[in-house]
Parts: sequence; C-alpha cells; structure tokens
Amino acid sequence: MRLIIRDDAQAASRYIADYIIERINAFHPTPERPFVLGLPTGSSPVLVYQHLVQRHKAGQISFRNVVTFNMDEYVGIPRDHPESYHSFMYKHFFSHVDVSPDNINILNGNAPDLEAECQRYEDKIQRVGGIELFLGGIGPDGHIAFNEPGSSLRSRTRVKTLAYDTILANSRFFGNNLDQVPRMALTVGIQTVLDVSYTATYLPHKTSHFQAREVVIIITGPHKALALQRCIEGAVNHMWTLSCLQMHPHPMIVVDEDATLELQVKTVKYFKSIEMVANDLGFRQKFPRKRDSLLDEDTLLSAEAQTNGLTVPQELPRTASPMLEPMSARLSDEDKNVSGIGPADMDKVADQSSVRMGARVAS
Ligand SMILES: N[C@@H]1[C@@H](O)[C@H](O)[C@@H](COP(=O)(O)O)O[C@@H]1O
Repeated sequence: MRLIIRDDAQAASRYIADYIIERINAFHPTPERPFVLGLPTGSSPVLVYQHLVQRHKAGQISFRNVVTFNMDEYVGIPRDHPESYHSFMYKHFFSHVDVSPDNINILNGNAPDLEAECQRYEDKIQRVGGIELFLGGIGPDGHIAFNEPGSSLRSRTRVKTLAYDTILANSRFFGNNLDQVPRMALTVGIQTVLDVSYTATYLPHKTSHFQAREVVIIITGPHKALALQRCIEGAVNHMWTLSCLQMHPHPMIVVDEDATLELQVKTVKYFKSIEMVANDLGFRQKFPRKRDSLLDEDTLLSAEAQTNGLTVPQELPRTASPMLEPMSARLSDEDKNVSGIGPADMDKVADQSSVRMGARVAS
C-alpha cells in the first residue's frame, strides 16, 4: 500500500489528478483498447475533477478513449434530480471534458428490475476487460462506494440499504432534511473493486481473474481520520470496508494532513519516508503493465534489466507495487550502511533519521 500525504485537500487532489493523467497518457488508449476508469461522487473528489477539467482545457489530457464506470447511484430519485449521482457527474466532470456519452456508465437507480441492473453492470465491466484504475472516496465510517459497515468483503454490485450515519452525512446535500435522503442505493461491491473477474473479449481463449489494476482513494479532513486509522492500521474488517484495500496488491491512498490525525506518528513517518527516499533517489513511479502483457506473466517476471545500477524486473507485473519493488532492494543496502547512498545523495535527503526508519521498516 502507498499512503501519500499532502498538506491540504487542494494538494492531495492535484496529486491524484496528475497521477490519473499520467496513467491515461502512458496507457495510450484507443477505441479498441480504452482506458477503463472507475469514478466516485461525494465532496472529496470535486477538486480532483476540477483539476482534470483544467488540464483537459489546457490540452493536456483527452478522455475520448476513456470508458468510465461510476461506483454507485441512489435508488428512487429521478436521474435529473440535482443530487442524483448522474447530475453530479455531469455537473462536475462529464460536461466539461471530451468523454463520449457512449462510454459513460452509471447505475440506473430507477431500473424496473434493480437486481438485473446490477448484474448488467457487472457484466459490462467484465466485457470491457475490467477496471484499470478505480478512484474512490470514503464515508466517515470507512465505507467505500455504498459498501456500508457490515458489507460482505465478497460483495458485488447490488442493492444496498444505507446506514443511518450515511443518511445523516448525506442530508447536507438534501437541505439537511433527512426525509429527502434516499434510503437505498445501487453500489459496486467490495469484490468488484478488489477483483474484477471476467472473460476478456481480447483473451477469448481463456477466462481470467484480474484485480482492478489499481485503486486510488482520496481522504481529506479530520472527520475521516478515524476511518483512515482503522483502515490502514487496523485489521481487515467488514465494519470498516475500506480496510479491504489491505488485500489489494496495488492500492494508493492520498490524504491531507488533517486525515492523518489518528494515525501513529510512526505510520506517518514511515509512509512519508518511503515517498521521500524514492523521490530523492530518482525512482520514478512505474505503472502497472499493459493488460495484454498479463498473458505471459511468468516469462515477463523472469526478465531483468539494469536500471540506474539496480537490478529490477524489466516489466513489473501489474499486480506488484511498482514503487516499492525497486526501493526495497536499494533500502536493504542502506540498512547495512546508510552512507552507502553516497554523500551527494544524502545531502539531498532532508531528514536522515526517517530514511533510516524507512530502511528498517522496508527490510
Ligand atoms: N457513496 C458516496 C461515497 O462514494 C463517498 O465516498 C462518500 C463520502 O462523501 P464525501 O466525500 O462527501 O465525504 O459519500 C457517499 O456515501
């Protein structure tokens, strides 16, 4: 797991937007091989959408070959209701970028058969080959999408009754009138986020089980601090459903300082040191591999190359944590001799004690 800590919500959002843009551009999506992006609603991702829109208007990113799947939608409010997640997405994102309406997928909370609608959604995710990057937020009780406390960690897209806490939290969008807040929603499941299983159209000869390649979560504000603490320092637990990310091979949580208030100092220092050392020593983020290269993962895993004097896998498997793999090799050397990095490199490292701490933990 990567935990990226930024000073405030603005900086955390910018980090995520930049990351998504880099991922999409590096993927070189085409109509035949689109980038599949999972998207959330809520107040937390609004700034991310603003950054994405700005960068799109600056000509730095196109969403033409991006297919989107939203995480959830209320049941029983009209699609054009100002607080429907359809309206939210068009207001904050879709209306401002070049995504094709045909590529936008949002659950229909007014479908005559809600269960069939959920199955249709799962099937469609499978048909496009699974989700490349799932962006999400959390509720103050640690729920992801509408997977409320007590949700099965094996759940898939389904009808969900909302927890009272969620109704209370979301009443701010409905004039603080609890009676106006829908009681039910359709939501992707925990397993939908963790493990996208499908018969890929481009792999007609085999049925494969793939993880959503990457899950990126934004968490900001002190009111989410306890949830963050439970989800990353606590055990995997259905009462804090974001903790399921501990089971995912490639999750990244991006937070502001306020959200870290309940974390141990040791946890915060560890994750900051990991990022600082990686940046200082010039490790660049390596993205999960192209999906078609999964065909021959064993072969690719055995291929090695010399990069910056380090032996690293030439092509990391998409399920590996791309930043930590090369770092751990480097850090275990440092652990034996911190000055082995070289005086010039060490001068760049602002806090040497946290480097040593990072080395200890990584080894
Ligand atoms: N279903 C949504 C979640 O996907 C979202 O993460 C959560 C937090 O919203 P906010 O970011 O406004 O705190 O709200 C709702 O419950």
